[in-house]
Amino acid sequence: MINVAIIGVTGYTGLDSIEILLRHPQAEITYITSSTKEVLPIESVHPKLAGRLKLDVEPLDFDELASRADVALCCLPHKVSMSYVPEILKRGVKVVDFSADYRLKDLSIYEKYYVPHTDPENIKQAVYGLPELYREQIKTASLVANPGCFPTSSTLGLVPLLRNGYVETDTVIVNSVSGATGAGKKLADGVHFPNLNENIRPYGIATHRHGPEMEQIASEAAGKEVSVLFQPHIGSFDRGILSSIYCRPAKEISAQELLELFNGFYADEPFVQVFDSPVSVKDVANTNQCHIHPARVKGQIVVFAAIDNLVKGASGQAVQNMNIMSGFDETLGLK
Ligand SMILES: NC(=O)C1=CN([C@@H]2O[C@H](COP(=O)(O)OP(=O)(O)OC[C@H]3O[C@@H](n4cnc5c(N)ncnc54)[C@H](OP(=O)(O)O)[C@@H]3O)[C@@H](O)[C@H]2O)C=CC1
Ligand SMILES: CC(=O)N[C@@H](CCC(=O)OP(=O)(O)O)C(=O)O
Repeated sequence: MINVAIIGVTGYTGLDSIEILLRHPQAEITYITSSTKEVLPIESVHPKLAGRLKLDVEPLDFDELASRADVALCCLPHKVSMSYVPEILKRGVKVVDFSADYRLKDLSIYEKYYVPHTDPENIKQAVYGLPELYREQIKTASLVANPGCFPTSSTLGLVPLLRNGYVETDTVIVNSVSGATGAGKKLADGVHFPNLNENIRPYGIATHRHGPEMEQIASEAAGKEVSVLFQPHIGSFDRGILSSIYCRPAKEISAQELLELFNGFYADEPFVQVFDSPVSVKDVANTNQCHIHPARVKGQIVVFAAIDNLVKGASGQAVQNMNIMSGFDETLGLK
């Protein structure tokens, strides 16, 4: 049995983390906090939890956290997390961090897309939390950097191809659509109901910070530099990401062989399913699954990957990582 703290519990990923942990047979939520300066009953923040979780949201006290928790799920925004994580690690508590603060190994890339980093030392020990690729390293990690939601879907769709040299690495195109919860609970311009309802629009054109994150993982998988052209869109639905990935083949592979490649690669993975038919966000909503459909189209390779941005893209993947770090069956709480 482990005790778990959730920091940033008043947001979307905080709520989904609670939902998952309430079903977890080996984990108990013992400490929940946000930027609050006063004690808040959890049902005043998330009415959905009334009668289901007997715990108040408390002002953060690092010593109190360390006295009550073995692992912290840190659901804080980018740029904020790096001032909390070192304080938690220092007190011997393991961390799964949801932000981008420990994902990028190249500090200059982090600082180009975010801000100057205040905790570069801990980047060195952080393990990128995509279990399908880094399971062995996650087992012994004290700090896991949970991947971005767009990079989770696109990387799972690309890696079987990159590992086996099937695609040209000079330009891989990732075209993704996300639901509105991807933007967090703060009201951003394009997420205002009349702007988004029955609408879809591209954003972050040529500037989105997930492009370099995808390039880091794709390049590690390929063993050489991979250039990713990433274009996100936001659409009129609550949760889910669909990524369509376009690649030029580097060697011949039939549609049947492509399917066999993906089926073989993910045969033992509990959270990746391969389909010979289109995948969709509704089929993965509220699950930790990634559904993938690889296809040959006009001589090119096109891979479609669907996840729930809040589950496999955030809280579910974090619990999967927490399970691996704790020596548990990694599916606990997630099936
Ligand atoms: N939403 C998604 O689909 C995904 C999100 N992520 C990442 O997960 C993290 C959380 O995202 P999400 O839940 O959507 O975000 P939300 O905006 O919904 O919630 C943010 C949380 O952080 C707390 N917080 C904000 N600023 C501070 C601060 N200065 N000090 C202490 N607490 C603070 C908020 O508390 P308060 O209510 O007190 O302000 C709230 O609990 C982010 O890093 C995000 O990038 C990753 C993958 C997918
Ligand atoms: C729809 C939407 O706005 N999505 C967010 C990405 C989700 C997220 O929280 O970013 P990380 O995965 O890096 O943590 C965005 O594009 O900024």
